[in-house]
Amino acid sequence: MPEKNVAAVLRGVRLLHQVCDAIERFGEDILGPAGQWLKVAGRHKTTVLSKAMKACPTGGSILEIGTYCGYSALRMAMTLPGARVVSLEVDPAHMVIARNMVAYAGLAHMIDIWTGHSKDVLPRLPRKYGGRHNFKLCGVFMDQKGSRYHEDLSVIEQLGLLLPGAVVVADNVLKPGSPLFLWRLCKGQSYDNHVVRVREFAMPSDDWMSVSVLRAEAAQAFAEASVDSPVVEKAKGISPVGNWPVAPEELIQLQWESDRIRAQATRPGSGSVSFDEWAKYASNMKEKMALHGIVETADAANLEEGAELWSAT
Ligand SMILES: C[S@@+](CC[C@H](N)C(=O)[O-])C[C@H]1O[C@@H](n2cnc3c(N)ncnc32)[C@H](O)[C@@H]1O
Repeated sequence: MPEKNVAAVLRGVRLLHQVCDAIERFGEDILGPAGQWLKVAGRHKTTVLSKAMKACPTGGSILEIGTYCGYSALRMAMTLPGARVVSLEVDPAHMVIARNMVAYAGLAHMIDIWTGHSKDVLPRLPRKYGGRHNFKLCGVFMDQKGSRYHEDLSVIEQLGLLLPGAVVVADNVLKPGSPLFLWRLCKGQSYDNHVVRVREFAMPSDDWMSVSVLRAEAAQAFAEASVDSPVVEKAKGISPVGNWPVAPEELIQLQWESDRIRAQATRPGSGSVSFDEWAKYASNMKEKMALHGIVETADAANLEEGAELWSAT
């Protein structure tokens, strides 16, 4: 490669890192001290996300639900440079910011950002890539509203998009939380699951990220039962492609509480949930989920020392 091209590539890589660093510093140095939270999967969460994405099987795309400003889409594209990142964002203002951020960072050729609600866009997505037989996913990052995770995952499963060994990562499953999604994963038979304790980005509170690896026999069952028009899971605990015990009433109540605090935190004016309240909320969620056998299985703090995600206990 001619020297001037090498220099251009290096400038591009530096710019990409600078964009991600600038977003993290804005969250930590500007918003954090003002008691506000930048809801990106930064620092320790990036470590978990990158480790998980490196375990994805080869040959598929990565699907993200919840683009926001494009930060995690950039991080995933940096981790798996050969994979296309397809990201969905319901808020058109966020979508415009993310597309500009991605273009500025020089990765518009690797990251597609679609706008719309996941329940509307997901079933139509395969058609944009040549049909569901041509659109296979090696990884999924769920970072929309936690109480939607189980329904969106069910749609992805019914479309038969997941490759065997596909890695499904979900953020914020402790705070605000996603109790029914965790119940579905932990009590079903389709995935090997890891619940990773992780420091929230730019906030003195714990959170959990879940990392689930699709078992080969489940991938085959999903592919054989796949349909073009998925149905919404009718009853909790019954899906067209799998089953698990009906969720206990207390977890349904917790899911309701997670929606309530999320709505409170995202109300215009913000700052309505203090960092202290978030920390208390997280520890209460942890206690209640433990009563139903949902507990952390790994600690992201150990990942910093080079441990494998699966053994970071
Ligand atoms: C936590 S932020 C995502 C942060 C981003 N993944 C990152 O780490 O840089 C959540 C985003 O999901 C979007 N969102 C929420 N529900 C959604 C849905 N059902 N479909 C698509 N986007 C959704 C919100 O508008 C918001 O921008």
